[in-house]
Formats: sequence, structure tokens, C-alpha cells
Amino acid sequence: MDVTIFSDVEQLSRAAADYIVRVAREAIAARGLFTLALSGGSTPKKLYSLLATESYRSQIDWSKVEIFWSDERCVPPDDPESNYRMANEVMLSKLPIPAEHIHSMPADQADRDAASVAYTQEMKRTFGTDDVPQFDLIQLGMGPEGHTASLFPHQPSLREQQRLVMPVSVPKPPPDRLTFTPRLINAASHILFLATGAEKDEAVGAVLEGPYQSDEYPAQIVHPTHGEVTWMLDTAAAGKLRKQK
Ligand SMILES: O=C(O)[C@H](O)[C@@H](O)[C@H](O)[C@H](O)COP(=O)(O)O
Repeated sequence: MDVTIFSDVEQLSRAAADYIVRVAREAIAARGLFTLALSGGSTPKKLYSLLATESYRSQIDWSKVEIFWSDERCVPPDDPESNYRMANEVMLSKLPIPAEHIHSMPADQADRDAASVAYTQEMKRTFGTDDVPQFDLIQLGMGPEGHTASLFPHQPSLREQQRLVMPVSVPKPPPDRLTFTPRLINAASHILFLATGAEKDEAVGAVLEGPYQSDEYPAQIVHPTHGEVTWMLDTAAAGKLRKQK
């Protein structure tokens, strides 16, 4: 696991964009495809807008990129709370990605179980597998209590062994969501966690230096079988880390 601390969100976002470009170019060179799952929340907004700038846009063959989301709120795609809407506004609408490569979660579908199954099937078709899709990169955030994607403390989703995507109801509004499960996240080749802000310093310290207690701190459940985990923190979120990284 690699942990890097940055003095501000601008520097962190540039490093995250450079990391994504590197992984994308390696994946496209190796397999002609780069599969990326985005998170929601506010932390990645600067990263996403950077990737849409000319200096970054020109470094990736976006026609070979497949975009998914690791979680989505059960709201319409044009709702201010939609993770799809945020990423589309600041990044995707400005990139030459074929529309059919942008796989938003059908989270506003009334039957959320059917929506979870449909999204899983769409993923498997895109990856050309009937096994667990292995994302090249899943970018995740973390909440102040250690949730990631929409995996929250003490919820049954943390113990899900079969499904890859599932409906949940969570304490952070809007409560109804679809989320990747630990089984799918832990199949990824690269995980990039972004966490900023002093309100996350307790959770960052607990997740990175505390005992393993993923029911308390769901971000600890992320330990890919064959993949690498990278954390990018600002100094505020790293405030409680004992060891210098
Ligand atoms: O849909 C969501 O809410 C996100 O996927 C969630 O997991 C987010 O990444 C964290 O809550 C951090 O959010 P911030 O970046 O806004 O702190």
C-alpha cells in the first residue's frame, strides 16, 4: 500500500490525474482497454475537471476507456445529488468518450434489485467475462466515519459474498443507493483512495494504522487480492497519522 500526503487539494488532484494517466496508458497498451470506476462526493471534483483539461485529455485514448461508478444515489441522473451528473458536468461531457462507454448506474429504477443485476450484467458484457470483472482502476473516497463507495459501518453489505452490486440504505443522505460490494472492489488491479479534510483524520488514522475492524471502518475491507492500493491524502486528513509516510 502506498500513502502520499499533499499540502493541498490542487497538488493531490494533479498527482491523482498523473496516476490515472499512467494506469490508463499501461492498460490500453496491454489490452486495448481501460476500465475505470468513479466515486461520488466532492473530493474528486478537482481531479475530474483536471482530466478534462487539454494537458491531460491528450494523454489518454479516451475511445478505449469504459467508465462505471462504484456507487450511485437512487435519484434521477439530472439530480444535483447524482454522482453521474457531477462527473458528466465537470469531466465526461468534455471528453471524446463514446456515449456507449459511459455506464451510469440505473439507480433511479424503481426495482433496485433488478437494477443491480442489470448493472452487473452490463459490466460483465463490457469486460467480456462471466466471472468477477477486474477493474483496472477503482477510484474511491472515504467518509468521516470510514465508509467508502456506499459501504457503511455495521451494514449487511460488508458481509455480502455473492453479489457484485447491491441496493443499500445508508445514513448519509440521500439514503437509497446502489453500491459495488467488497467482492467486486477487491478484484480490481488498482484502487486509488482520495481523502481530504480534517474531518477525516480520525478515520484515516484508524484505517491506515489501527487494528483491522472493517465493520467499524469499511474502507479497511478494501484489500484487493492481486491489486495495489494507493492513498492520496491532504495534510488535514493525515493529521492523526503517527508515522511519516
Ligand atoms: O456517493 C458517495 O457519497 C460517495 O461515493 C462516497 O463514498 C464518497 O466518496 C465519500 O462520502 C466521500 O465524500 P467526499 O469526497 O464528499 O468527502
